Amino acid sequence: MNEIVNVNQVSKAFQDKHAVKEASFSINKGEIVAILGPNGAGKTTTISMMLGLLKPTSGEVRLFNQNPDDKSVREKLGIMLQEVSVMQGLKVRELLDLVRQYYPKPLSLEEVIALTGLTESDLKTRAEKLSGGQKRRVSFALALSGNPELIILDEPTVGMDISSRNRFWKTIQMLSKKGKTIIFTTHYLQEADDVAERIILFNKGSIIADGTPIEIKARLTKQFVSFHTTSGSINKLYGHSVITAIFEKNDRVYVQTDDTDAVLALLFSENIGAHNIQIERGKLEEAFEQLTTEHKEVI
Ligand SMILES: Nc1ncnc2c1ncn2[C@@H]1O[C@H](COP(=O)(O)OP(=O)(O)OP(=O)(O)O)[C@@H](O)[C@H]1O
Repeated sequence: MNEIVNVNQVSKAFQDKHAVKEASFSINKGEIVAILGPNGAGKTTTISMMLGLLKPTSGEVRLFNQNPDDKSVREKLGIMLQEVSVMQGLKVRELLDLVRQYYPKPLSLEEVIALTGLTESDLKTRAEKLSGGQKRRVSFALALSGNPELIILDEPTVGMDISSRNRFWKTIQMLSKKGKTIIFTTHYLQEADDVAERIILFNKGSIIADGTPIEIKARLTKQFVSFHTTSGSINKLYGHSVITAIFEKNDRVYVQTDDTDAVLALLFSENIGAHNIQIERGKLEEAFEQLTTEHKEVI
């Protein structure tokens, strides 16, 4: 079965406030999907409904074509939520052993350690005594303990230092290559841009964009092909409909376009003598700002 998540016309209202409005998407096996949006956009509410922690006011969520509460779904699910609560009094190793017992085919402790970078000294420490960043690592270890097919992470890297963060994302990419499906939220847009194959962007409870980071950036930010030229024959570029502007800056020629492939083809077919060619796209931040503040364009 390829479809792991199906969110169909899901809404959630708290009293008269709509936190999520008719959200629909499906996610296939092996995808890495970032759910993004400003504070209060509805990300955590959507994830809580996906996990069966909140009931939708209307619409339906299916995981592995089952109800999210189903025991067979729980066994395939690894979750890391924003608030890390660890059981008081247990050492990390005891906590991991306890959680691994709940699952039919858990990872070995060695595998969990290798994936998360927990140290021998972490394992001997009482979980409540760990720092915020270490707690998140334990929380990640707990999420992976049952060898889940679907991993859902709500702001997983908050409080992690740079090396923990890098290690975390390497593990995520490796798990995805093994066919695990990963869904995460983050406010660090660069992480989403670097790691996610797909971004679902929420604003005010609605999905306002759903696509690859490149697609989202390409539609909302300016793209340029820039190059050096010694031949001075850039006149040949004027009048092509694929080019929206041409200007020079710091000895480079900048060609603005919606289709960088077509401009590259033109550079060669028109024999411009371009070298040192670069393609420049806007940042995800730019697209995010445009979508969430102006909310003009819906992809
Ligand atoms: N239990 C609740 N009762 C009432 N309103 C709620 C409840 N949970 C969330 N909301 C409201 O629903 C909206 C969406 O909240 P949600 O936590 O899903 O946003 P978010 O995108 O996860 O935000 P953040 O980035 O700040 O975590 C917010 O306006 C929030 O105040």
